[in-house]
Amino acid sequence: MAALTRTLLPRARRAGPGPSAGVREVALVAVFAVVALLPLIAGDRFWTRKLFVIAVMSIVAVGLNLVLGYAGEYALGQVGIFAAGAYVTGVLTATYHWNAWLAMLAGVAAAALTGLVASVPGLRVGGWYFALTSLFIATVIPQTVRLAPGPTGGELGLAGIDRPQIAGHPLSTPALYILVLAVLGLALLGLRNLTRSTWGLAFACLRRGDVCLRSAGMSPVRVRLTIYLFAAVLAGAGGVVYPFLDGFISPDAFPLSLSILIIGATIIGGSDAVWAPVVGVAILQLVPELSDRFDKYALLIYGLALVAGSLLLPRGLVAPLRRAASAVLRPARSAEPPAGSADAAVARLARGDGAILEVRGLNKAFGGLRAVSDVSFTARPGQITAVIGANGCGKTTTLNLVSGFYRADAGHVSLGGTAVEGRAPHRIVRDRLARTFQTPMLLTDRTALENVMAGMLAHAPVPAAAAVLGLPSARRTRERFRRDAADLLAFAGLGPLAGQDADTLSPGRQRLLEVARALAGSPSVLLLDEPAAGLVGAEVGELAGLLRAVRAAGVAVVLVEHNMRLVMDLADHVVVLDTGTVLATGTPGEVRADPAVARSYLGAAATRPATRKEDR
Ligand SMILES: Nc1ncnc2c1ncn2[C@@H]1O[C@H](COP(=O)(O)OP(=O)(O)OP(=O)(O)O)[C@@H](O)[C@H]1O
Repeated sequence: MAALTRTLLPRARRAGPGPSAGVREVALVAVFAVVALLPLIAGDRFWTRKLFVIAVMSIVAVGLNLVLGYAGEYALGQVGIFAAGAYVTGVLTATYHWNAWLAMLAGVAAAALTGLVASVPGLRVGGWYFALTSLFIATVIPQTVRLAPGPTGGELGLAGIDRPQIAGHPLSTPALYILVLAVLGLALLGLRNLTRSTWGLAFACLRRGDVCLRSAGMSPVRVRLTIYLFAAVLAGAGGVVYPFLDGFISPDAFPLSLSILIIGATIIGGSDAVWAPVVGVAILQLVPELSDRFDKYALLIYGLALVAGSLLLPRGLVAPLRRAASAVLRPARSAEPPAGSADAAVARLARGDGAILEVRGLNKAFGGLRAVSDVSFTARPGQITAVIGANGCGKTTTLNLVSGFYRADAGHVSLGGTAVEGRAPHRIVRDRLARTFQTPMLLTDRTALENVMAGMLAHAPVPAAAAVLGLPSARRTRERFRRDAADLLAFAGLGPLAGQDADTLSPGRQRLLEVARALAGSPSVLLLDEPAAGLVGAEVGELAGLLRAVRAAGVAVVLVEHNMRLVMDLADHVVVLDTGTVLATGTPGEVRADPAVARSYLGAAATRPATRKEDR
């Protein structure tokens, strides 16, 4: 029983197990179950059919919630995939007389395939371009059935879809309804496990953008294909049971208004919980009961609901409902982040392979502009190599070339003697080269602890299937991430802020957090792009302390920075760039004394004691 409870019961959204949160989830499941079973208990045929349809549409919508709500991907073709599952099952059962259970399996497989084909544009284009191409899938399946009837029955529809049997008896409508409820329950449980596993962090990174995901060491293609596949399987699972309700399907069952309903339900429910779209579907399915003439105005009403929902409730209906519930009831208890040990973090960093970063003859032009020209330098373990120069001299471009975000026109980059130029950025992260960005690449609505955990994704891949099933290996990985992240936060001086959302931290703390996130994969080489930008007073000192500790742990640090006091204070070696070329290299003292450097960049400021004004 305890094991079953552990599997079925939740944790607070971002925390470990909390009894109070667990009790709440059981209460929620109980409410859903009672409402869902009421028509069966009352023997009401109308409401059993109505809730059957709501449950089927909910299965489709919770899949869309994964791609749209959790990962921010506009894969809107769910209804097309749903139709593919329904038609394959219907045709195999009615036209080719397959066993209905086998036909259902084939229907899910066909839906998964349709989903993967439909997702191809999403691997190349994003945003609204993908929204339009994927919405096309929703219309193309029913339209194809109309134009090429063949075994599908065409415009007139396909009848005689016999229900699956158990012990020679076809499933009754109540039994079919219970089957759909079971599928919905399993879908919600699987998605809950998936989004609470380390995959949930990958989805949050994807939502933030490809650069964020890549710098966490994850392949955007892999993450996208995973979510598209899950969403398609769910759309298919809804589709394969749907034709058995009436034993009949026609293209009219999959109108554009159904796509709008599913998208609207997902937006109205919100992505605050995996079950949120069920609420959205229930609302949009029950509204028509208010009027006989609803069908005439369905598209208009769903469209208005969609616009109103996104304007008035940008996070959906469930988020404020949960807040209200927390205000009335006692807020759900969430587990405290584990106490971290800075020493443990240092020990892990010090176990690095001590690889040397060698950059040789890098070149990069943008059209006629030579941004980087023949740049070479070496960054050694346990040293800070500063790259300085005036605005626009090619510092960030150099970091982008080294970390794989830009492809060099010429030149070589090697890590510990292995050439890495030409590799994708997420692969270079796995080669233990991490970086930060001028604008921190944080998951703003996630805690500091979760942000650091996201930096570990590259080095402990959990199979998505293990995450969905909530296998102990997936849970153990997440727990290890939590402990290691807590250690790194303690190392960065952010331990007490572990449970705070990243966007509530001061800019200085956000910079420290970004360094901690970059260290999460225990890199040999750490590239920092203006980590002191926007920091004031003591914050610069805290950053300097952290960078000294990182150096002492044996990491090779490349520091792009305008704060000359910080650079001269910290750097072991300085590379000065001027209009894309290396102007000078040497120790801080040597470059400071170089007249060419003084003329081109440091100017008089570098030859006098630093003033407060330099601490920009
Ligand atoms: N993707 C791009 N497309 C076109 N031009 C670019 C691109 N990235 C950088 N550049 C140009 O390359 C030059 C070098 O830019 P880069 O950002 O590397 O300079 P920087 O030294 O990092 O400047 P800053 O100190 O202001 O960050 C600039 O002229 C910039 O406009």
